[in-house]
Amino acid sequence: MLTIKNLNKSYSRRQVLQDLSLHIEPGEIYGLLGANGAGKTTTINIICNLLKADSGDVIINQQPISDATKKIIGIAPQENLLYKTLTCEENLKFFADIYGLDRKIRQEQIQTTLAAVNLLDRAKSPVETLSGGMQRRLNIAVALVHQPKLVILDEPTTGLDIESRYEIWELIRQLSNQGISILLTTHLLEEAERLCHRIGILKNGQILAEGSLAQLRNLIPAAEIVVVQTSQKEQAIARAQEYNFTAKYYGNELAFWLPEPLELKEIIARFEGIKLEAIARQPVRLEHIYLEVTQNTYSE
Ligand SMILES: Nc1ncnc2c1ncn2[C@@H]1O[C@H](COP(=O)(O)OP(=O)(O)OP(=O)(O)O)[C@@H](O)[C@H]1O
Repeated sequence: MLTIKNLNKSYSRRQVLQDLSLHIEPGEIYGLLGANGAGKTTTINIICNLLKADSGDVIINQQPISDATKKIIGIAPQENLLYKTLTCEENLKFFADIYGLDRKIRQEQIQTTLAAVNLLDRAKSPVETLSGGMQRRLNIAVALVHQPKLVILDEPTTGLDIESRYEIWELIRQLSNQGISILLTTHLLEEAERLCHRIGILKNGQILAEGSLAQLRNLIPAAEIVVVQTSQKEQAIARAQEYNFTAKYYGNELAFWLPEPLELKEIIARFEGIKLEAIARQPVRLEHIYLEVTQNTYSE
């Protein structure tokens, strides 16, 4: 559905995208992760033909990007793109007209879209009377009203409570099941973990790692991670080395990568003689992989 090949972009002399390539299949949810300034918005703007790349190709539905391809893309930007005094229906009508939706199908499509985002009963409500979660869903509806094949969701759940997040995650899964491709940016690694079929980790305009969660997990030689609280950190690290555990600091937390899974009692036995205040086992999470790929955490 979307193929990006060797995209380069500079502002003045600063290169913000460097040979960026990625591919998204129909129905695939692709998570583009990266710190502030990594180049996500620049990439999105180029896909939407709002910004020109210096070099490289963007192919959408087998066509190079152009004004025509804009119609098969829907974008829900970080900031809601809504008119607060207009109703849900009026907002969608406004955007349906911008996309040139045929008047004969417009009303039906607006109703279908409102139903998809679970806002049919609020069709006549002004946006300013909706909760934050509802406004966010309407913002996504704006991206869907013209039945795009590729939907770009820029941090769709930032600032929302957990229940609103669940609703949006379910909506995203439904879109994927309908064959719509999703390009999702998020700083919530749990969101990417739960939703994305594949993830690309972007830093300084380059994809440093890409794959499914299972594939990304292979980048870390750890079967599981054990976080310990101890006042005897140096001794714990020295002991861990004897067992081939890799020591890592996540913020102030001392953790060890275990090359093989161990029973809790076996782990405790390895640290015998060292006072452990707490010990917690964790699976390898996207946050561990992300940190490893984007920065060098402390390693013993
Ligand atoms: N119009 C511009 N002129 C100059 N530099 C720009 C311009 N737009 C973006 N940049 C720079 O390009 C880099 C990439 O920015 P971009 O907005 O694509 O990052 P991002 O990954 O979307 O960040 P965020 O998570 O904060 O949205 C940043 O260093 C930014 O300062």
